[in-house]
Amino acid sequence: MRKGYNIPIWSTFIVLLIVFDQLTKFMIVKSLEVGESVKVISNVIYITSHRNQGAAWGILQGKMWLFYIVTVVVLVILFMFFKNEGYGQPVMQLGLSLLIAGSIGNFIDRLFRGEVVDFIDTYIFGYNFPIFNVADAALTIGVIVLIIVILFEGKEEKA
Ligand SMILES: CCC[C@@H]1OC(=O)[C@@H](C)C[C@H](C)CCCCC(=O)CCC[C@@H](CC)/C=C/C=C(\COC)CC[C@@H](O)[C@@H](O)C[C@H](O)CNC1=O
Repeated sequence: MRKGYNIPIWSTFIVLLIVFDQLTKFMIVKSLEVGESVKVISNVIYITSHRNQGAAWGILQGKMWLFYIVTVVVLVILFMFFKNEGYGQPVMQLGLSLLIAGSIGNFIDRLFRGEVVDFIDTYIFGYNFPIFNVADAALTIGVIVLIIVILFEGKEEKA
């Protein structure tokens, strides 16, 4: 298990994560009007049907071609990184797989809907964090995992 790329494991993980992301978005589109909100935990988490034609925090609204290009470039970089740096590094493979799945999840929305479906509406310490989706969560967790791997690797080299 330690050695190699575990391609079957990570391919399955990525496909399942994308399916889960698309399934949740499909359910939101089918069951809630845009703007409609359902309380999960009062003042903490709501399911609010939202659409975003931009990137995080709604930046660059409508710039779909830019997002297509950036996403393809990001995916090429991620696959190259997986091949060149991922060998025998399961935690790095996890981080990269999360980023790949998240990127593809939002890419599918942008391609077929012209916008991204968001629904996870949270209040963190009273601040209404931008409404996001499963793909965004995967991207954010993937970034955190890679930062930890890079920091940890840096420590190992110094030791
Ligand atoms: C998560 C990256 C955003 C995601 O990038 C993607 O698709 C990638 C694959 C392609 C983009 C075209 C390019 C990324 C630009 C980088 C960026 O934007 C900096 C982000 C930092 C990040 C820390 C890692 C913050 C996090 C924020 C949010 C996520 O909270 C969990 C709020 C999400 C809500 O604004 C929601 O409306 C967003 C909507 O779903 C569309 N999503 C995207 O554009």
